[in-house]
Amino acid sequence: MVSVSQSTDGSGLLSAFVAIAVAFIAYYAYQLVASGRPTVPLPPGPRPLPLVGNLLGFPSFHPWETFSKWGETYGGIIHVSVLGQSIIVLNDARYAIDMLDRKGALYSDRPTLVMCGELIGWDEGPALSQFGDRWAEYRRFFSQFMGTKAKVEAFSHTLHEETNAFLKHLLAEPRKWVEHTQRFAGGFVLQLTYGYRASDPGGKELVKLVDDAMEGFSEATVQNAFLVDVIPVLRYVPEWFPGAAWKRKARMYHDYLQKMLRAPFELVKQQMAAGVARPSFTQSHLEGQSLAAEQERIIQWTAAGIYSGGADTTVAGIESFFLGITRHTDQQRRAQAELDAVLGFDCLPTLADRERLPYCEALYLEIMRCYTFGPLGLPHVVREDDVHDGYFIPKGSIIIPNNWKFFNNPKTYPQPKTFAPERFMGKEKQYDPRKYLFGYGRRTCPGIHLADASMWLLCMSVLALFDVEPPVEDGTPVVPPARFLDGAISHPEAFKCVIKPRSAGAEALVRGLSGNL
Ligand code: HEM
Repeated sequence: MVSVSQSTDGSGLLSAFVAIAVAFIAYYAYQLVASGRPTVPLPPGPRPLPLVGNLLGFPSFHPWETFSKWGETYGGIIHVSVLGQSIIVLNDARYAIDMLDRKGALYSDRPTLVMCGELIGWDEGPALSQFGDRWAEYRRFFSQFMGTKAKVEAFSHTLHEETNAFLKHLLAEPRKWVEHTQRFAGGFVLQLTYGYRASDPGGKELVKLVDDAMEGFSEATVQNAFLVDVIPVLRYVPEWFPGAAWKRKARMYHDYLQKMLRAPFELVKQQMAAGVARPSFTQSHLEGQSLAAEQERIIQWTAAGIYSGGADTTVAGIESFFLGITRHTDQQRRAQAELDAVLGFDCLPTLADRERLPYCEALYLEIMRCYTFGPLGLPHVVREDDVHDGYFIPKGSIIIPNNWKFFNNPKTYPQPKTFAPERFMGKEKQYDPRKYLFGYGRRTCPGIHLADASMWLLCMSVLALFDVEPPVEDGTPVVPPARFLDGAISHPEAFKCVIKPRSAGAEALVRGLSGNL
C-alpha cells in the first residue's frame, strides 16, 4: 500500500500519483471490458430521470409528432430510456437505411412485447418472431408464394374479381365504402390463403375474424400502450384483480387470434377431405403431405401472416387514398383526365396499364407520403452492441424508424407540407415512399408486391369510374381534416365523402361487371 505522507523528496508523491492513476485506468478499462462498452457516447436525447428514465415524457398519443419535435433539438438519431430499456428513435432516413437495411444481420430482432406477444400470443407468428430459424422458415414460405411482382401477377384474376365486387358494392351503397374496403382487402387475402371467398357462406364471418384479431395487434403494438409492457411483472396479475381489465382484454384478443389461426385452416382441411377445396396457399402445402404438428403450426401461422398482414394494412392504405382524393379534388380530376386520355372514357385500368399512367402513379405515391398510415412501421431490436456514426447502440435497444418525419424532411421532399404529386414525376423524381412505408432490411414487408398491386388497382379503378368529393353544407364543400388514429397501422379518423359514378357510361360498366358479390 502507498502512503503519501511518508514521502519527503517528492518522488514518492509522484509514484503515488502514478500508482493511483494506473489503478484508475485499470479499473475503468476493466469496467469497459466487463460491460463491453466502447468509449463512445449514446446518441443525444432528452435528459432521463433516475430509475424511470424518460418514462414520464414518453408519448402515448401520436408518438411520431413528439419524436419529430425531439429531433429538432437532438437531431437525426435520439436515445431515450424507459425503466432501463434503451430506445433509439431515427428521425433521419439515412440512419434507417444504414442501420436497418445495410446492417440487417444485426438489426433484425423484434422487441419482446408482453401484451401483444406473450399474453395475446402474436410472438409465435412471423411479425413478432425473433430473428432465427423459425422466422427464416416463415420468410421462405412468403418468398415462394408472393416474393416477386411476377408471382403476384399470377393472382391478378382473383384481384380483378375482388376489385369488380368492390366497385359494385360501392355503386350500390356508397356510404358504406369503408365496409366494402374491409371486405375487399379481407376477401382478397382470404382467397389466396384459404381459397375461400368472402361471398361464400360464412365468408363474412371469416373476414370479421381477421378484423377482430388485428384490432388486438394494432392496439397492443403501440409503444407502452399497456403498462405491462413497461412493468412486465404485472403479467402475473390475475384477471379478477381490480383495475385488471387489460388482462381480460388480453384473453379476449388471445381467443380471437386462436380462432383466426384455426377456423379457416380447419375449413380447408374439411374441404380437401370432401374434395371441394379451391387452390390456395394452405391447400398447396397440405395436399399429399402428412405434416408433423410443428410443421402444420408453421403453415398455419404463415397463412395467418398473409391473411392478417394483408387485411388491415391495405384497408388503411385505401382509406388514406380516399381521404387524399377528397381533400385534393383538382389532382383527382387531373388523374382522371390521364386515365381517360390513355384508356378511353368509362374504361377500367389493369395492372398492365400502370406504366402508362405516370400522373396517377405520382398521385398514389404522394398520398402515401402526405397521408401516411404507417408512421412508425414496426420496431426492430439490435442483437449485439454496435457503434454507429460515433454513437454507442447498446445490445437489445429498440429501434424506431420515424417514417412520418422522413416524409416531412424538406431535404428529401422540398416543401413537404405542399401536396404535389409532380414530385414523383420526370427526371427530378424524389425518393419513393414505399421504401420507408414497407419497412427495412431483412424484415421488409414480404407482402409489399401484393399490397402495392391490390391498392393501386382498386384506387385507380375508383378514379376511373367515380368522383369522390367533400360533402357540401350550405353551398360550401366541407373538406375533411387530415387526422389519423394511433396504432402501428394508423387509420384516418372517420370522415365523410360523397361518391358518385362519373357518368351514365361508368355506372353501366359497373353494373355489368362480374365479381364475387
Ligand atoms: C399497405 C399495405 C402494407 C403495409 C404498409 C405494410 C407494412 C409493413 C411493415 C412496415 C412491416 C414491418 C417491416 C419492418 O419490420 O421493418 C411489415 C411486416 C409484415 N407484413 Fe406488411 N404491410 C402491408 C401489407 C402486407 C400484406 C398484403 C401482407 C401479406 C400478404 C403483409 C405481411 C407482412 C408480414 C407477414 C410481416 C412480418 C415480416 C417480418 O417480421 O419478417 N403485409 N409490413
